Amino acid sequence: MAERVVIFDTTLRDGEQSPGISLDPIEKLEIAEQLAKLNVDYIEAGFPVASQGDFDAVSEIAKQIEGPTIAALSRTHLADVDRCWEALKHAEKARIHVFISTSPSHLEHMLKMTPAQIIKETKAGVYRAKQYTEDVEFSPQDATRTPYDFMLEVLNAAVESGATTLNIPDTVGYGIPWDFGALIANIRKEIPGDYIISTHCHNDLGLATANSLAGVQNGARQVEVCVNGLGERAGNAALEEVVMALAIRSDLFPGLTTQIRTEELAKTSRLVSRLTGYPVQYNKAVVGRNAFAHESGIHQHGVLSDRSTYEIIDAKSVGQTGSQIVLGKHSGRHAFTDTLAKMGITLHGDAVNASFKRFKELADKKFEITEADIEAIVAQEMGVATHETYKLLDLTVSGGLGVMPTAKVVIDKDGDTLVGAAEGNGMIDAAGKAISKAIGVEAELVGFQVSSVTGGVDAIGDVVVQLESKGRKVSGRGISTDVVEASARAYLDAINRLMRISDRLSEVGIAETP
Ligand SMILES: CC(=O)SCCNC(=O)CCNC(=O)[C@H](O)C(C)(C)COP(=O)(O)OP(=O)(O)OC[C@H]1O[C@@H](n2cnc3c(N)ncnc32)[C@H](O)[C@@H]1OP(=O)(O)O
Ligand SMILES: CC(C)C(=O)C(=O)O
Ligand SMILES: [Mg+2]
Repeated sequence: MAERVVIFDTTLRDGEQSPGISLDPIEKLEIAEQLAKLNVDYIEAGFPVASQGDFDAVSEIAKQIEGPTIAALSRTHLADVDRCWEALKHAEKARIHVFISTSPSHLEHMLKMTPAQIIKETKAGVYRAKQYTEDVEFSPQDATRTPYDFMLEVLNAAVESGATTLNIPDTVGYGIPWDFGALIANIRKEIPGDYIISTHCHNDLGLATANSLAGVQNGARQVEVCVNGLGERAGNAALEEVVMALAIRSDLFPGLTTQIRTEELAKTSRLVSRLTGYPVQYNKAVVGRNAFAHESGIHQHGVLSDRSTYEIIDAKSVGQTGSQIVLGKHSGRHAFTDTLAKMGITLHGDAVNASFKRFKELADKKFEITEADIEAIVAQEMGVATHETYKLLDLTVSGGLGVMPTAKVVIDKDGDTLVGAAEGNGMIDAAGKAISKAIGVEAELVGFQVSSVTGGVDAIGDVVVQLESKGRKVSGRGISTDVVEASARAYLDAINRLMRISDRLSEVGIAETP
């Protein structure tokens, strides 16, 4: 039968110690309800002696949450332990978590206690807790900087006084996986008794998850973790990372399992982020918005064929929506045409290449290309690619306060290059006049409308113009992140239409009105 790795969630205690986070009892209760849905084994709900609000939060959670055991933190002071129990006493299952520092630095600079006093405090605090509940956890704070023999002495004292879980905190994130793993294995070997070993790893060197896993590999059967890796300074081991590493690399943890409902991970992460005000970094493992997003063409090609080429976790198994193909400057034709197909657009022949070319040009200027952008590009290219007489090769404009706006355009007509330059009443007007000059068409701008296709500072501008020439009105559309360029494209699009109409009229033998 599989052996359980107990998930002890301390988001509401150590996680809340992150600078700037202060959850009220209602918010803590909401997170605790979600942690119960996630099916954690323990919820460390707070530090009751810290404030009346934290006492109330622990007390409410103890009264209302069913499923997980409710734990709370206490110094070794007997008054702290009593207060801790007062908050926990209504819980279906309750644990008191007693801690005291053991490292020379903490003894000398903070507690100003001798090692003998630490042993005495440990015994007193754990013993007092044991009077209230069978389930007592003890932590020697700053364990990884504590002399080994002294730590064993303190841990022995804790077990003899009734501790059933020995938590080994890497309080300042000093541990390195193989070293921390060896520490856990040695404690297991040296301390007799009926207890389980736990890890509590901080992330000061970015090793909290790795150290927790090394602990499990060496005999720890509880891991203390926080949702989104919250916690003091650089945070604690992230719940979602440890749980998924144990699941995905079960080959390295044979016979071990957690009871976490992983499909609840993303939702839990979002709730914690919303209530704490701490954003989840985009590239956060498992729950980040980019955890299953692919932007580069080679990866997109792979994932579109089979997601296992670039994903080790099924996004749905952690409550994320699925693999995402994000179009951008690194994307290739596979992803581009796949996106078009999903949008119900089928392009043939030159239109594919022309659209892809425009897409790449845009992607060079824009961070991310959305479906709305694609729609705009394709709408233009479907017309232009098949019927374009004149193509815009280059556009230069200048203007400013007190400066006459000018524009110069270079246009291709069936391999010939046409150039035109003009002044205008604004840069858009100058660009239109330069196009008219280059082509030799007399057309008056009678309508102009600009709108934004997409949002953000790099939004695409969608320009529609109406031109009148020889009594005929035609409209044209242009799209670009630059509104002057979009206007020039719209102007040229309208002129191309004029040409098509005129060609069609002469094809059918109808003379144009002068
Ligand atoms: C690594 C960790 O995460 S440990 C948990 C850290 N979390 C917190 O500190 C959050 C909640 N804390 C608080 O609200 C406050 O610090 C309180 C209520 C606990 C104590 O407040 P104060 O009485 O004003 O003391 P203060 O915080 O300034 O100093 C800590 C005191 O606790 C003592 N102390 C610290 N740890 C322990 C311990 N495990 N057992 C016994 N005493 C301890 C210190 O020696 C110091 O005592 P002193 O006041 O006699 O000098
Ligand atoms: C209270 C203890 C377990 C702690 O948070 C730490 O040492 O980091
Ligand atoms: Mg901690």
